[in-house]
Amino acid sequence: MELAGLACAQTLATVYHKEIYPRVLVCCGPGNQGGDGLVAARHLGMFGYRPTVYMPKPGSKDIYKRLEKQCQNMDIPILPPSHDVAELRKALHNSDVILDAIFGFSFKSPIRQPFDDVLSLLNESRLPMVSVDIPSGWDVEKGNDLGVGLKPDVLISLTAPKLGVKDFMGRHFLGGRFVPKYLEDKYQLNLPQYPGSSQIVELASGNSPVQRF
Ligand SMILES: NC(=O)C1=CN([C@@H]2O[C@H](COP(=O)(O)OP(=O)(O)OC[C@H]3O[C@@H](n4cnc5c(N)ncnc54)[C@H](O)[C@@H]3O)[C@@H](O)[C@H]2O)[C@@H](O)CC1
Repeated sequence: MELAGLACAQTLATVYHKEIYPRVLVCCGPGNQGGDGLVAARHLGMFGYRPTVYMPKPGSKDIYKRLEKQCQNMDIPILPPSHDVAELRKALHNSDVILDAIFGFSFKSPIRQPFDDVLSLLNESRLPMVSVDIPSGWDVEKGNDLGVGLKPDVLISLTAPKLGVKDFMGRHFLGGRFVPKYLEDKYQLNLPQYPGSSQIVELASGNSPVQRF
């Protein structure tokens, strides 16, 4: 979770510079991906951004509470959990870019409240958006087949791109530089080389789906 969150923060910082996009709305879901978001918020704060965490339905596991506490220790604002999206509306007016860490590969449609309203508002905001692993509301294998999912500009896949994002046309990065060689070989992941000591590698620069690496 720590390295995944760092990769997410690094991706956002690579594309959206803090001088122009200082206010990041980090939207976190109730699962592990929400945990990645909380970690990313902390690293974005370290990088000099002004993150705000929006977590409409916090996860129940103890680890999320600890990650939340680490954000509070850095004075990162966390909006109160609520099914009412009024807070989100206000927050969007005061944000420059969105980090979507709501749902990852465990999302199964149909989408439940309040997340249906949340995804609609995020799309309507037309703010630049970076999604983690798979855009929220997309099926891990079938993609945005129902059309309810987010439409991000940038995607940071974790470990390896999922089948559902094969036609994603925006800028596409890979993160999760923690897979041992024996696992890469066992599952024939055929991962690309990460440059230097970076946590991320760019797979596609936009307007074309990811090439097989
Ligand atoms: N190798 C791994 O397993 C790693 C996974 N990571 C992250 O973890 C993600 C997967 O985490 P999880 O399996 O915890 O699941 P997710 O974070 O994808 O989401 C699961 C949560 O979403 C809720 N949910 C699912 N469908 C819903 C719907 N239709 N309406 C409303 N709520 C819904 C579930 O009740 C559950 O609380 C990955 O996509 C990735 O971002 C990273 O932390 C790094 C390592």
